Amino acid sequence: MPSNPASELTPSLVAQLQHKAAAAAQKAYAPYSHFRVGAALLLEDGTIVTGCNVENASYRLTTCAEQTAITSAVALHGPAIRIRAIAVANLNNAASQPCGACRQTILEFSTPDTLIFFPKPDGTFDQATIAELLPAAFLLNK
Ligand SMILES: O=c1ccn([C@H]2C[C@H](O)[C@@H](CO)O2)c(=O)[nH]1
Ligand SMILES: [Zn+2]
Repeated sequence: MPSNPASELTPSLVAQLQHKAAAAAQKAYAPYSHFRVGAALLLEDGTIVTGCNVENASYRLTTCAEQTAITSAVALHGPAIRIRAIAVANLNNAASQPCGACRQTILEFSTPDTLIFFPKPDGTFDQATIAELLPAAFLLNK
């Protein structure tokens, strides 16, 4: 059952997404960087799916929070998911815009106006569309 229609990205829904992203960050596995990140995806049907970063002793095998959230969303809801909005949070009082790899992964399941909310160093949040974060992106015709 959808919790909220896709068209209503209200301030309270954005706040709920940010809260869930911060809660997800509590689950992060980050013994190497100690940088704990959470992401909450709002899908077009109103469903919210979260993820956290999962590090590895072989550092480059680390998975970002945004990517674990998207992997979970596909596993739970199937390949047709579309992301309406994403909130990113960290428990380190730092800025955390999605990295380049995450931007490409987000794009795969986005519409041009998918909105991403991410923390700035001053504790406030910035927002940008995926098209703004990843201009001239790599695409294949499907
Ligand atoms: O977009 C990003 C960038 C980094 N991290 C994580 C990966 C790593 O565990 C830690 C430090 O880079 O932050 C994310 O979760 N998302
Ligand atoms: Zn990333």
